[in-house]
Amino acid sequence: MLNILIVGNGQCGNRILDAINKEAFGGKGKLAKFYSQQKYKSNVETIAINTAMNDLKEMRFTKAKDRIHIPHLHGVGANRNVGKHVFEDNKANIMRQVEERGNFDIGFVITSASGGTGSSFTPPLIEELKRNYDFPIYAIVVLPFREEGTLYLQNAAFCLKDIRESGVDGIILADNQFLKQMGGDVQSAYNTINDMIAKRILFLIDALDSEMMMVTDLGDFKTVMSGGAGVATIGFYEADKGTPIKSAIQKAVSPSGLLFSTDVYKEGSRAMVIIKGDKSYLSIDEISTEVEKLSSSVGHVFKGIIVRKGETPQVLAVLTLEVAEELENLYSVAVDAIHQEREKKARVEEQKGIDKAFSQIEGLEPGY
Ligand SMILES: Nc1nc2c(ncn2[C@@H]2O[C@H](COP(=O)(O)OP(=O)(O)OP(=O)(O)O)[C@@H](O)[C@H]2O)c(=O)[nH]1
Repeated sequence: MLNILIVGNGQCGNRILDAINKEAFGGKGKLAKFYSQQKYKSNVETIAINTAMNDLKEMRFTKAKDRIHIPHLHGVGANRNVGKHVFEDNKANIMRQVEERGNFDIGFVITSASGGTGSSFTPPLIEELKRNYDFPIYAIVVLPFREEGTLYLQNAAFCLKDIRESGVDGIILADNQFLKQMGGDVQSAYNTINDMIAKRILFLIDALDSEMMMVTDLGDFKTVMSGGAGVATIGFYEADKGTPIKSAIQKAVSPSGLLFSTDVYKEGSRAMVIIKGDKSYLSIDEISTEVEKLSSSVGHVFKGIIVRKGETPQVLAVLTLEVAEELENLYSVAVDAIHQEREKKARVEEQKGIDKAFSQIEGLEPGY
């Protein structure tokens, strides 16, 4: 049995963590957490961290003892410098909460790259965890919608760089902009995206802790994640009875299955493909042919098969990337955003326009 730590930082991290807990409790109603057993086979500890009390209160499936409030106004207002200071001041408390939960075999830290709290807490938290423990830690990072503004874009660029330098064992990307294709208003898009991420993480946890017909384990996952340029994404597809298993594998690594925009055949570096379902759907020949096709362009592909009586087939693909064109695009937009912010600041400094307006009445009194 694996001991797994999942931390959700900031609003986005909290919500995805809550979606994971919802899924783990079988998606039952609000009070399910008090009555039902988690579906995890593993020992999973979840911790939600936030400076905004309201975000923590909003969580419906995460126990109160697992929600840590770090008092600082109502958030850090997308300011990563403030966030870093707040983390530093509260580091001992946060690390104590992790320590109290015991030993772990693997950890995940979930955050948006672009807000204030999650994006500034995550890099030093991972750094601290790596300093104190020797289990691998993976960051699950949500990229912003590109139209969310200059501050979010520059945060995303610096946050990802900081996470990469934190000693993290790998970064799993999910991109709001890419997943926007799911449609709907922002709130329902968030819910859909969060559920997609939750489903993939739970599948992964289940797979790492399962008896498999063909084995992939934590060691293989570590090897996959250490490949490429340190960034990865996850694909998933749930097939119906009539779908041939090879099409299910193809769909899992296609844009409709992935969390981040990439052509895995061009950009992939290593992969792990896990197929779960009733034996009657799992043609080993078909699976092997499709996996070989993938490995001929990706390099090494680990495959795992989990037989689950009566279940329709599901496919999970973890893919590390050698290059990521979409990430390069994000950084070039972010660089523009950084320049725009800098120029704006310089203009304000230079003109002191508003101050000039006020200075005109200096020394004067109102006359009535
Ligand atoms: N996928 C997804 N993205 C979200 C969600 N909530 C917020 N975001 C994204 O997260 C980014 C903003 O970060 P938040 O997580 O809200 O910020 P925070 O870490 O709480 O930081 P502050 O509020 O600035 O203290 C934006 O890019 C949002 O689009 C969510 O529930 N799901």
